[in-house]
This record gives sequence, structure tokens and C-alpha cells, in this order.
Amino acid sequence: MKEIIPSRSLIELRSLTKSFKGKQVISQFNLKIKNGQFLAILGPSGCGKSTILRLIAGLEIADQGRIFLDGQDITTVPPSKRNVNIVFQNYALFPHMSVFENIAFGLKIKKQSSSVVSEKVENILEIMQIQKLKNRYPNKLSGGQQQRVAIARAMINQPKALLLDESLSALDYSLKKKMQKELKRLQRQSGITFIYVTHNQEEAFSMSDRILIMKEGRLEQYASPEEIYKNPKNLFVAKFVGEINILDATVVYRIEEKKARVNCEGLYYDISTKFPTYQGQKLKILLRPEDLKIKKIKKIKFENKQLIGFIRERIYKGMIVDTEIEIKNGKRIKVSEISSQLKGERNYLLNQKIEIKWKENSEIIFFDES
Ligand SMILES: Nc1ncnc2c1ncn2[C@@H]1O[C@H](COP(=O)(O)OP(=O)(O)OP(=O)(O)O)[C@@H](O)[C@H]1O
Repeated sequence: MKEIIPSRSLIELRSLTKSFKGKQVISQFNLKIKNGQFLAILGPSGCGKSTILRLIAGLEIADQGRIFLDGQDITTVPPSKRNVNIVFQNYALFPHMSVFENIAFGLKIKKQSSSVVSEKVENILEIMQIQKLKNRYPNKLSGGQQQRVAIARAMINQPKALLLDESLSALDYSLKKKMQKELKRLQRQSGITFIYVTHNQEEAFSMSDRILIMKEGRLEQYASPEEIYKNPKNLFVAKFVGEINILDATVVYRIEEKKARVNCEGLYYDISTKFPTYQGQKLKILLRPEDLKIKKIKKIKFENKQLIGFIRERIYKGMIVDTEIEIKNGKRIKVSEISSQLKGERNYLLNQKIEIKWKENSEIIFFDES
């Protein structure tokens, strides 16, 4: 197994469309996936994530559009000839076969000699750290062990891409965390492109080089985890990844084309935008809880970015302190602060009047589309 440097497109989806019973679930879907990447497909339930995976695997056939693997048009190629493998949520191991036989299955189908089968299976057993389980049957394996066997079985033929459909969702929290790390390691070691479907954003962020956000059969954003978090393309993406406070603002007047004074929840201040603004324009100003701080009120200054509110909840979570503040219009704002950085500022009282401040340029600003 060697390290592959991501470069060319391994998989390309061109204008894919798919309907079930007259309902379009994938619409004009375009995507290029580079070789050797770990890609997560993230989106709410029913948005079409598994359908995309099944289309790539050949388990569903697109109504329109084309699929390319390594430059070859595989749109109508049967699943067994595609050189991609899929691992399902329920692992689907053969119950009457031992771990060794389950993993060896793909090689035996290809009529490989028993010495080659044995060598390759032993190798992958070692990589997956399941050598001791090789003679066990699936009903004598834990969820995590079954998962490893399923992945080993899917990787044995060195597919060009490994497709994982919510493969960790059946595991408990600590095992899931462990397997997330292992999957990442495995992907790096093997150089195989992994496409991982999940509706768990933490999982997507912890493992992937790239994240694809889907909504109702369409691609909303496709970028690095950092880019998606810091520069979400729209309100849907911003709300879907991590917690966020959404403030309403109106442009009071335009200072420059992309600079304006706004009234944001009763607070007047100046913002820079990526788009031209006009007087009276409605905006949404988004702030991540970790970019906010609460302070005792000293002086109310017009030019300061300060919102005034009352502490309604304060929860110590060890490393983080979460505070919920009710502002003038009843809206609740969430602030997450690192406890070790709070020093003398820990002793706020419930219902205490405080101010909320935030870092320069930490706002994400959108048009108000509502
Ligand atoms: N074989 C099928 N026949 C009919 N409808 C289907 C079929 N497969 C998927 N669908 C429908 O297509 C839509 C997309 O399903 P899909 O499984 O791709 O979504 P998903 O994003 O993976 O959802 P989840 O996160 O809940 O697994 C859903 O409305 C689903 O009910």
C-alpha cells in the first residue's frame, strides 16, 4: 500500500438526475472527486446522499447524466465491473462464513490462487488489526469488529474508491471516535479514495479532506471543512455546520459600496460586506458562539460592537462555558468561551445584565432571503 498524492479527478459526475416514483431526488448533480481524498457527503435525512453513493456504485442507474471513473464512462457498467466497493451501515457480512472467508470472498470470485488469497487476507487482517478474529463467525463479533471485517472485505480487491454509507452510525460513542481515527489512517495508508456518507457533521469534519453539503438532491457547497465552516455559501450551510447565532440587520446608510452602517438588533455599527449594499436592505448577520465574549457593562459606546442582554443560562462543560443571553427582542444568543481564558470573569449571575462583544471580521453576512 503506497501513499498517493491527490491530483487528477478520479470520479466525475455530470448532470446526474434520478427520480423515484416520479419524484426527483437527485437534480442536475455535478461533482469532481480527486484521487486519494477522503470526502464526506453531508446533508439532512432524505436529501439524496445514499442515492449518490448507490449511483457511483452502480446499484442505481441515473435517469440522465454520466458517471466517469478514472476517465472512463461507467454510467451503464454493472456494479461488479466498476472497481468501486460499498460498505453498508449494517455491514452485510455473510453469516455462514468465518472472518477469513468473508474477506477472501472477493478474491475467490476472481479465481485467485489459494496462496495469493492467503497472503492478501493476512495482510489486510494485520492492517485492520483483526488477525485474532480470523476464524470467528460474524455472530461472535462486536459491532466494531464487524465493521472492520466489512471494510477489510471491501478493500481486499484494492478498489479505486471505497464508498461508506453511514458505516459508523451503529457504533457507540467511544468506539465511533476510535473508528473515525482508524478510517482516516486507513485511507491515508491505502491511498484509496474514500467517500463517506453521514448526517453527522462532527464525523464529517473530523475525517475529511473535503466536505460536500447536500440539500434536496442538490449540491450546496463542496469545499474543505475549514472553508465550509468559515465561509458557508448560504444560510442553509451555515446553519447545518455547527451552532450559529443569526441576527437581523438593516442597512441604515451606505458608507462605501461594500461598507455600511447597520442597525443590528437595535445596535448601530459599521460592517464590511462581500457584496454592494443599499439603504434599507435587510441582512442576516451570523456569529459563531465561539467568536463571542460576554463582559460586564462598563460604558455603552456607540461605536463598540456590543449587544446588551440578560444571562438566562450558564453551563460549565469543563473546557467550555456556554452562556445563553436574552437580548431586547427576546432572541437568545449563545456564547461559548474557553473556561481557562475566563480568569476573573467566571462569576456572572443568572439574569445579570451584560454585554456581548465579538471579534473584528468574525461576522458572516448574507442577504435576507426570507
Ligand atoms: N429505491 C427507492 N425507491 C423509492 N424511493 C427511494 C428509493 N431510494 C431512495 N428513495 C427516496 O429518495 C430520497 C433520497 O433518499 P436517500 O436514501 O438517498 O437519502 P439520504 O440523504 O441518504 O437519507 P438518510 O440520511 O435518511 O439515509 C428519499 O426521499 C427516499 O425516500
